[in-house]
Amino acid sequence: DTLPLEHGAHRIGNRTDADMARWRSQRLGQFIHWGLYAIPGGEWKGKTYNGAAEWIRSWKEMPQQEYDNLYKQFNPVNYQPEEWAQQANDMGAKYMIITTKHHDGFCLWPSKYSKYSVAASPWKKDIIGPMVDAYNKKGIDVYLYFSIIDWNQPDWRAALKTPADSIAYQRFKVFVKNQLTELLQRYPTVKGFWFDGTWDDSWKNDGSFSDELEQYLQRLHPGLIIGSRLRADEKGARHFDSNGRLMGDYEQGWERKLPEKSADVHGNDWEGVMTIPENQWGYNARWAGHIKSSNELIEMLVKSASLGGNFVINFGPKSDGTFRTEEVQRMQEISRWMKINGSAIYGGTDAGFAKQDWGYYIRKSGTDSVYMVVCNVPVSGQLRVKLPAQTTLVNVTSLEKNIISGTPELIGKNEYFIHLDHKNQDAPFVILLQTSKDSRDNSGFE
Ligand SMILES: C[C@@H]1N[C@@H](c2cn(-c3ccccc3)nn2)[C@H](O)[C@@H]1O
Repeated sequence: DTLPLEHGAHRIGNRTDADMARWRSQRLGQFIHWGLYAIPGGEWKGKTYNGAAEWIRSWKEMPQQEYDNLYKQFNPVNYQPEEWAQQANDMGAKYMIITTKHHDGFCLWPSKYSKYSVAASPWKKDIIGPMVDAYNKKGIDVYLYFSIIDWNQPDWRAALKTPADSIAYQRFKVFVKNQLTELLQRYPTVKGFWFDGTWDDSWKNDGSFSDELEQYLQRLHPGLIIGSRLRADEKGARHFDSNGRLMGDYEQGWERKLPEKSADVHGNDWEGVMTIPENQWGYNARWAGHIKSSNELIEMLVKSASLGGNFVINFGPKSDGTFRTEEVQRMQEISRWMKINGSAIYGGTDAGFAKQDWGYYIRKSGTDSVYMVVCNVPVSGQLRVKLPAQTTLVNVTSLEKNIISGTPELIGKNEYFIHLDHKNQDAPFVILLQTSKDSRDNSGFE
């Protein structure tokens, strides 16, 4: 039996409206973390910060006043939002998430409610507006990342310990609501918010405010898409309310990690966000540790689509507004792959087929078309395909030439081998299965 919750999930099951269907079909997104943290880029006075570059303000070697004064140096002379949008469009991203304000509180738009913005910097101009326009012009939807944590706001509190804290935090919540209203008024074409920094007690213990805020934003901008990270219920539960029901429009907890299997996502819409290095969102001059290859990122994108979720790759532009070589390389390599194989990704979802070692199945939503994305070619050269009962294999083709040899071999009840051409592949490749549901339990290939 369920607890009577006033500020828990207000909807059971996924949204069925057109805005959510659009988000669900897009599958590949671009995250951009850009702000003052790109100026130090993970280093300060000859010392290297080992944490995430956008957290350098919290490093003991970084005098906070010196970090806060970095706004006096924000002047991205090479910022070309049209070029950013072009390369994102080439990569095949259908939506983009931009940090309007990260935890440091620096606003990339000239906010009426905070002096700590681009308006006070040498750049002076709005960064967000031209970016939204450039991306929308390429047909790419824009979502606004907004951090509730705001280290620059004197009224922000991680926890409310005294009555004075509560009075200050009350003012802070008004400030948050004002800034979000301002962002929607300035950028009415945005499709949603991507909230972050909602794990502190001050926020977690105020479920009613987060609930009212979400409903306020939805009234202001019907159709807005907001993930599960904004809300807490009245018992402090986050993402899933105290009855285990997902709050918000999709599960937003998959940060630098992905679900393994269908059971991990419970049929909910979800999104995974991923850094190319191990844990750097903002620009870091020295990328240490493992840097994901394009094939690794492609496999994560494919895995996400096969599990009915979106995959967002993060980029951290430099303080001058350009992208580092490794990031440009990955956008170009992913672009080449998506131009050939994007049809397997866009509109893709969980096929409901038994997982095989060679890779992932992706169903074109609402159809009998099931894509096989092969990431691990078996030494046998035979791809095992086990169809669900009452499913017939009607046709098998590959998206590129010379992948399959001969016709599929029936090896058992609803089970086939698809034989591969012994051509060595250097990237995942795609085979399209046309299936049909039928009462007879036999196959199209005798
Ligand atoms: C999307 C990513 N979320 C921000 C983040 C993550 N975390 C964090 C905090 C505690 C544990 C694990 C992760 N803190 N801030 C990162 O700075 C980036 O913006």
